[in-house]
Amino acid sequence: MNKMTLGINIDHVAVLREARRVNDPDILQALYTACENGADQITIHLREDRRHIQDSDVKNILMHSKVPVNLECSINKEILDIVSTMRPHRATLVPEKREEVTTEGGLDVVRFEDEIKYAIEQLHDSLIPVSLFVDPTIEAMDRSKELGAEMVELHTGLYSNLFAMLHSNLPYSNHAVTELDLPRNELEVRLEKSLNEIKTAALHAKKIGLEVAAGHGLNYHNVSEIMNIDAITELNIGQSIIARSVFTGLGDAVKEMKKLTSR
Ligand SMILES: CC(=O)[C@@H](O)[C@H](O)COP(=O)(O)O
Ligand SMILES: NCC(=O)COP(=O)(O)O
Repeated sequence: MNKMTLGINIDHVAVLREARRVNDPDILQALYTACENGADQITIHLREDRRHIQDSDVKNILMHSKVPVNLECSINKEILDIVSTMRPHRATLVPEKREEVTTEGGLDVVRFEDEIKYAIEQLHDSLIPVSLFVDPTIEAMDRSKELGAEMVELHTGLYSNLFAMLHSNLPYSNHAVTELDLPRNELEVRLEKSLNEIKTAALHAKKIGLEVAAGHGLNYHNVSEIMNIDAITELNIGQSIIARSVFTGLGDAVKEMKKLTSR
């Protein structure tokens, strides 16, 4: 099996800090703890509305991180200018909607073809390799390659939601995914289909020369099926690790995920 790189997304630490508009919890403490306990990479998302990570966080994290930093950003011109100046180890282009709670769906590589192409060129001019956060479809893999990306990150949000609606108490909570309020046998069929789509897209992406990451909504329960896909060699995981850290501390939460994602 190929080696797996574990990217720890520490945005969610900044969510907590920004909720209170204070300087606590300290994002650099999160960086050091994640690195000391198994992070192979740090992932952060400089959102247009700066709801969690701020420009100064990006600078500080780049300056102090002992592992590569994967900076997620939209294709907005102002953001791309900032990212180009910051020179992260990699930029991952993601779709962004102001009103969304979290990233919904992958980049539309057909509709925004020109904008994405310019964004990739601008980042390449600053010597920044580019990954595209896309839905797991053959078309998205082919278009990403044609547009000049080095890598894709497969959006695992649908897989994660289906898994949670089947195997956790999510359907009984206030945050049940209403469009997935379906009979269990239907959820099972959809979960298998979703996993197969991820497998097929990953294999195809690898075949055409793209590196393949996956992420969004991955947790301690649903990650093992994704680990079985050899073509996927990087995972970016945040929310579930920071959530667990409330009870176990961040160090143990990272260690436990590292154990589940080592190969
Ligand atoms: C693209 C993506 O999946 C991430 O950016 C991640 O989920 C954390 O960011 P948000 O919490 O801002 O969506
Ligand atoms: N790109 C996905 C990511 O960075 C982490 O997503 P999540 O685990 O916070 O849902």
